[in-house]
Order: sequence, then structure tokens, then C-alpha cells
Amino acid sequence: MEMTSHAPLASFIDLLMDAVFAVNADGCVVFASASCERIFGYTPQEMVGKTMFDMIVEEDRERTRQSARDVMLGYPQFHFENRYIRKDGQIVHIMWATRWSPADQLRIGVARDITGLKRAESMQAVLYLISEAAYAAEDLIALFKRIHQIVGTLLPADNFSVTLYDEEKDQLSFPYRIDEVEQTSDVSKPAAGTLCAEIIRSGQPLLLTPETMAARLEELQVTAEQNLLCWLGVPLKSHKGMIGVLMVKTYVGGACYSEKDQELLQFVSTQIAIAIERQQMQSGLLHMAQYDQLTALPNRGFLYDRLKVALATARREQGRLSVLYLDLDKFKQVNDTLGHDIGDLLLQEVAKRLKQCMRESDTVARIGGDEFVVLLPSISLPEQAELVAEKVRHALNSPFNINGHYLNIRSSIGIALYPEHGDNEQQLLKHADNAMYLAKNNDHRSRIDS
Ligand SMILES: Nc1nc2c(ncn2[C@@H]2O[C@H](COP(=O)(O)OP(=O)(O)OP(=O)(O)O)[C@@H](O)[C@H]2O)c(=O)[nH]1
Repeated sequence: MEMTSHAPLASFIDLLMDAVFAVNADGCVVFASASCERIFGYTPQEMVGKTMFDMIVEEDRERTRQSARDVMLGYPQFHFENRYIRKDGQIVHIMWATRWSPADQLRIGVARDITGLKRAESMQAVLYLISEAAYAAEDLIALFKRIHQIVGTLLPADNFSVTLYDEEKDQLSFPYRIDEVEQTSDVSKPAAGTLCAEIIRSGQPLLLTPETMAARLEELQVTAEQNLLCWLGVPLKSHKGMIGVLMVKTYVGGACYSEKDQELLQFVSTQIAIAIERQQMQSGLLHMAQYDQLTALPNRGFLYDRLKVALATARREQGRLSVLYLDLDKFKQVNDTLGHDIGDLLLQEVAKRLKQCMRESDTVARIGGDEFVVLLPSISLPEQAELVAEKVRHALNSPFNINGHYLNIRSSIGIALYPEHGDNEQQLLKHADNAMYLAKNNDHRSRIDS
């Protein structure tokens, strides 16, 4: 080879931390300094004769060819960046300073390994994206989807899951799980005896590679899918403690995870945990603002919101809707004779029975002490509202067994219809309330008071 003729100062050049290359017009290496082994994994002897373009990551090739053409036209390149596949398969980011030597008809380039810098940059960007997602996501699932996308820019993440841990109940749940092989619709299956449970127990990340898989699974007494290649899970820890596990895995034919991937995932896991916790808190606050604490039914404010939406739809489609106002009779006596706690339990049971006899699209709300409102957002005939009222009365008719106390409860129901009894929320609720009072003072039947 012509190595010596092109490298009179090779001994000095070999001391440089950057690698020096001489490449002919076709991209074939005619000289490489010693550092090329540290950066690219190939010794200078292995490098000489290779075509640089063959080692470049596919997506960077065309850009690099253009840059090489510019160099040969006499335009030196100072900060040209591209990526190479090292001998061990890892990707290395390079920054080049290159010029053309017309006398030698060679491109002379200095390659600096900027992989660490690039990683730091992309980590910074990823951390920013995660914290941005924490504010932008509408709910937890939207946040998980976004985190999935973001993690996918760091490492292979076709199979990705978030497992949440409820420390109080010592329970795991799977709110987000994307798996190209294992299809399961049950996202709340308890996960005891799984690899995720092991991470929660130990608080440590877990990396299973083809070399360690069998032994680790046996040691942990956990079974895994036959064609699993790699499994990587990291704990999600917040200031409160362990809140879950983030997991990625690959199947045979896919990529392998390394210790570096584990570090990467662990590094972003704190930010992810903070984002999840923030979203959980927000959802919790929203839930508190919209739902009644005792019965978990929508509260008055939330009922108004839903009624407003239903009215808008009914107006647009010239449809009907109905509101049922329900008040328990002599509920005060339950409190007074058996105590407030029994009264509370009775209200919870009433809420349960009301929900059971409604459709998914209906809303049952608790708007005050023993007052409930049912919103039927789409009925075609007024009689349908009476039928529902009858169903409700029937549902509440059989005695309630509250801690061994058999309670017979009667209720009064007033009905309002749109458009007959009002055009807005207030009018309709007022009408149903009045009709309820009339029912209470007369025959306790439901009334459509016109
Ligand atoms: N246990 C319990 N009682 C409540 C709660 N909120 C309100 N109450 C009580 O529910 C009762 C409701 O009052 P009323 O509707 O006048 O009582 P009532 O005996 O059903 O009266 P009528 O409807 O006229 O038959 C009051 O005694 C309140 O103190 C609650 O969250 N839990």
C-alpha cells in the first residue's frame, strides 16, 4: 500500500485523539491514523482499502457525497457532521474538517468523535420534550403515547409499556401497553410475579439480553414469551417513591439493548415520572371538581356542563331530551335514627342502583344531600321519560340492606322535557324540581307537570 508515501508524519499524527484520513476521489481510504481504531473500531490496516461511504449510516450518505463533491471543487468543509456504523455495529457521530489536495488528488480529513456531545444534546432535547408533554397532554393516555414517541427517538421502542404502581394498595396496573406480538385487551391485569413486579420490589433497572435471559428468568422464577430477545425495564421514581415501571422489549430479529440503553432510559425516567405524577394530580383535581366524593357521581357543576352540551345537540338536531329530578323521602329520619354513616352508605347504594338502571349515554348526578338528577340526552317521545322514572322507582323499591338494617326508601320524581318545559338548563331543572315537589306532596308518582 501507499501508506508511507502519504504519511510522512504518521508517528505524530498517530498521537492525535482525532483520526486523520486520506481518501481518494472515489471515497476509498488510502491512509488512516491510529485513532481510527478507537473511533471506528477498525485498525488503520483494516481501514485502508475500504470505501468510506459503505460505513456511513444510509440516511447520511447522499449528504456526505454532496459534501465530498464540494471539497473536491475546492471548498473546504469545517464542521460537516455525519454518522458511521462502527465495526461493533454501534453508531458513531463524526465531525469532519476536510480539504482537497490537488497534488495528491486526495481528500484529507480530520474526524472528531462527537457521539458523547450528540447524546448530551439529544438527551437535553428529550428532557425538554417530556416536560413539554407533561403540560400539553390532555390525559394520562395521551401523555403515555407522547412519551412512547419520544423514547422511540432514543432507542428501539416498538414494544413499550408503562406499568403504574399504587403503593397504598400494593397493586400494579397496565394503563399503556403496545406489543407487536402479545395482544391483550386487559390493561388492568395484576402483574404479581412479573419482571415489572421485580423492578418495583428491587427499585433497580433490569436488562435481559440473549446472554443473560435464561438464567435471570430462572432466578426470578418468571416466564417470558418464547421469541423474546431483549427486555429492559427501569423504575419510575418520584419524590413520593416508586410510581411504576417503564419497559421496552424486542423479539427475535429485532435490535439488542445494551447497558448504554439502560443508562439512557434510566436517565429520562425521572423526568417521565414527574410528568406522570403531574398529569395524575391534574386528573385528580379535575375529578374532584367534577364528581361527588361520596357517591362518585357527577356533581351539580358537571351536570350543568353535560346538560348544556346535550341541549346544544338537541337544538341543532331538533331532538328531545329529558331531566328527572329525584329526591328521597324522609331521608333525614335515616340520619336521625341510624346515624350519618348509615345515611352515607344508603346514598352510595342509591347511586349504585340509579346507575345500574341507566344507559351509558345517560348521566346520573348527585346535586345535593339526597337529591339526584338524571339526564336523558336523547329521547324521542315524552312517555319514554316516564318509563325511565318508573324504572328508577322500581330499582329503589326493594329494601336496602345497610349493615343489617333493612331500609325501605321512597322517592319523588319530577320530569322536565325539552323543548316543552324550557329552553335552557335553569328552566328545565327548575321545572323538574317543581314537578318533584308536586309529586312529593301528592301521590309520590312521577309527574310531568305542564
Ligand atoms: N348521611 C348524609 N346525609 C346528608 C348528606 N347531605 C345531606 N344530608 C342530609 O340529608 C337530609 C336532606 O334533607 P331533606 O331532603 O329535607 O330530608 P328528607 O327527610 O328527605 O325530607 P323530604 O324530602 O321532605 O322527605 C338532611 O338531613 C341533610 O343533613 C350526606 O352527604 N350524608
